[in-house]
Formats: sequence, structure tokens, C-alpha cells
Amino acid sequence: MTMRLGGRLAGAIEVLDDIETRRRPVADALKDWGLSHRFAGSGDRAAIGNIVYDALRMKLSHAWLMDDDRAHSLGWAVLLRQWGMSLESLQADLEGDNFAPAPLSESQIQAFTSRNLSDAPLHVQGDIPDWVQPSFEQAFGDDWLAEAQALATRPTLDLRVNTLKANRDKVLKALDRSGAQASPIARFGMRVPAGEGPSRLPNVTAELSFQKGWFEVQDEGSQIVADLVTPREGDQVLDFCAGGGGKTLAMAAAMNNKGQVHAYDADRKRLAPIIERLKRAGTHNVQVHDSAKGLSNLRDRCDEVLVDAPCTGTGTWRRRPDTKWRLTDRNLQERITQQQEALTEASAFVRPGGALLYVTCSVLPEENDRQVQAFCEANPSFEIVSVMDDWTHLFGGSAPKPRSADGKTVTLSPASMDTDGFFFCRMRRRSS
Ligand SMILES: C[S@@+](CC[C@H](N)C(=O)[O-])C[C@H]1O[C@@H](n2cnc3c(N)ncnc32)[C@H](O)[C@@H]1O
Repeated sequence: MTMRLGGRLAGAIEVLDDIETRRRPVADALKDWGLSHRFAGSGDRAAIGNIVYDALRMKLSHAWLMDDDRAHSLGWAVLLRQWGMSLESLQADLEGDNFAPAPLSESQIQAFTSRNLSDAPLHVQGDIPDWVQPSFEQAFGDDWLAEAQALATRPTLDLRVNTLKANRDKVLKALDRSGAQASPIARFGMRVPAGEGPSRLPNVTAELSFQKGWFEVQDEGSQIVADLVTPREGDQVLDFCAGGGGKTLAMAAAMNNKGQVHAYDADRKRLAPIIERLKRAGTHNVQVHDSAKGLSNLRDRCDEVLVDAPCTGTGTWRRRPDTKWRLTDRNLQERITQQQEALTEASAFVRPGGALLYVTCSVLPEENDRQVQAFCEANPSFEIVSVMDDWTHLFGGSAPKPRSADGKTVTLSPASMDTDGFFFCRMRRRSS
């Protein structure tokens, strides 16, 4: 028996409360709720998850409109503001439902029906922490509020065809029940639209075509930046912050299993899933290194060195909205230091004339343009080169032109590109 809306809303409020009061990660809080409410079916759990994630995406503006930041207000606000229900119809829906949460109080109703979001402070309208606003203004100019608001919407589910095993038509056919379509920009991308209300995204990793390695789950922005590395078939590539291997896999396929991708990460645990993924994808041109020692004979030898740097992840706030409210200036400063270290360490592996590629999934200038400018100032053997010709060559003249602070680097964002936020910069090591 499926739960009615009232029970689902009450469940979501419990989970939101748990996240807030016990500082629990969202996925853990949702899982625990499912374990202690075994009668809830998968549709119920998905709906509850949607309410929770939607609430976290727009937590500030919901709280401002309700004049109350408790989970109860956030849950109701999701249905009223994000799920398109009117106060009257929602109240009618929940009436007589014993599992429904407490009704809205007079003061909540009074606030919600009289307040106008355009009177709220701008960071509240954009649902971002106040201290981040200046960085957004710097990154996006007049568009910063629209970009912040776009980061508070639901993301699409993006997939990348593994060209070593399949082509896009073949995968789209295999996934025809999923609603996937060819992506707007990425050459091998496919996209399932973000659902609405309680709707569930298809579980594509359960498909046989996934098990057979025909495609990977990867945000379109991540596919685009991996493509912008533009490795050639016989190249020696070092993926210096390979993590679980999302970009390693994309580059290995783009190189058509030729040349060599060396995948390294300072954190062995993060690297671990790569082995299974490489096997499934049928890649033969990747060497995995779990120790920096193994890289020593690559010094000054690599054609391309990718630094997919540790970052605040502001560009992924659509997918991980809880991290938006946990971010502190201290975290940002720590990341900036780690980025400088990773760039410096990785740069030693670039051959003269080769390229150092810097990527983040953040939109903050402190982690992006400013970082690469500072690196090149401190390391004059490297210079920033434009990727605009590569962009046109890869994605065609009719693809939208990306944002760029200096006409050379690229910043992807949800409002401008309908992707997660990403930064990409190509630096060339001078030949002599
Ligand atoms: C954004 S994640 C990488 C994601 C991955 N490239 C992908 O596409 O799935 C950044 C990674 O950098 C690693 N890292 C951080 N500092 C590093 C360093 N100095 N050397 C190597 N790896 C580092 C972290 O362990 C983390 O896995």
C-alpha cells in the first residue's frame, strides 16, 4: 500500500529534522528512515527523498517566506513553492489524514500569504550563504542571482556513451523507457530530464546495458571538461586527481584505447572504484597508480596532465544541496591551499610544450581564474592558452558559447549551459 501525501510529508519533515538536529548526511538520514519504516515502498521513499532534497535546495527562501526555519515549515514550503500546490488544495488533501504533519499555524500562514520574496535580501532570493554572494557577483556579474537560483533547481540525470563499446543510438534504444535523449552539447552525452514532484529518476545502473559497459553516469559539464583536455590517440596523459575515474574513463575512450592514461590519486580509498569501472568499460590504456612513487619516470614526459582539483563543489549544489549550507570560509581556504599544492606537484610531469589542464566543479573565482593566474605568475614557464577554438571544434559552431572571465578559460554553469558548474583552464608549458 502506498503512503498518502500527508505521510510522505511527515516522513520528509522527520528526515529534515534529523539532518538539522544531528548534523547527519542526507543519504544516511534517508536510509535510516527507510529502515525504521519498512512499510514504506520505493515510491514513497523516492517521494520523501525528493521533498528533502528540494527543501535543502531552497532552504533559505522557504524559511524567509514562512518566517520560520524549522523542518515543518520547509516541508510545507516545498509542496507549495516547488511542487505547484495551492494552500487550499494542500490543506484539503491532508485533511482527515492521520499520518499528516501538523497543519500550518496561523503565523506560518500569515507570513507565507503576505510576504513577497522580492523583499528578501538577495542571497535569500538566490538561496546561497550570505558570505558567498560577493564571489558569485564577481563570477557572474549581473547574472549572479539567476545563476544562484539555477543552482537551487533539480538537476537532470546525465549519461555518457562509452564509445569503446557502443554508440549513442544503440544506448538510446536500450534505454528507450528511461526518457533519455541526446544531450544538447556533449558529443557522447545523453540526458534524462529532471522529474517533477514525487517522480523518480530511472535506475539506469540496474540496466543490462550499463552492466555491459555501454555507458557511464556523468554530468554533462564533467563530460565537456574531460573532452576539452583533447588528448590525441597516442598521448601520455596523467590524470593526477583521478578519484573514482569519471574523467579518466572519458579520456581513455576519447583516445580510442591508444596511448596511455595514468590515473593517480593521493587518496587510495577514492581511487578504489576505478578498477571495476575500467573493467566494465573495456579500457586497455589506463594504468592506475596508488602511490606517487610510481609516477617518478613520468616527470617532464606527459603530453597532458589533468588536475581535477579538490574544491568546494559549489557547482554541484543542485545534486548535493546539503553541502551548500555546510560550506565555511575555512573550508574554502583549505581547498585553495590544496589546489595550489596539487597544481604545483602535477606541473612537474608536463613535458616542454605539453599542457597542464586545471578543472574544478566550483564557480568561485578564488578557486578558478585567480588560482590559475597565481600559478602562472609563480611559474612563468606556464601560460594560459585559449580553449575557444577547441570548444568550437568539439561542439560545433552552433553550440552556445561558454562564459569566460578572460576569453581563454571556460566557466560552465546551470543557468548558462544547463550543466553543473565547472571551470576549465589550459596552460601550456613553454618549450624552452
Ligand atoms: C574532484 S575529485 C576528482 C574526481 C575525479 N577526477 C572524477 O572525475 O571522478 C579531486 C580528487 O583530488 C584528490 N587530491 C587532492 N589533493 C591531491 C594531491 N595533492 N595529489 C593527488 N590527488 C589529490 C582527492 O583525493 C580527490 O579524489
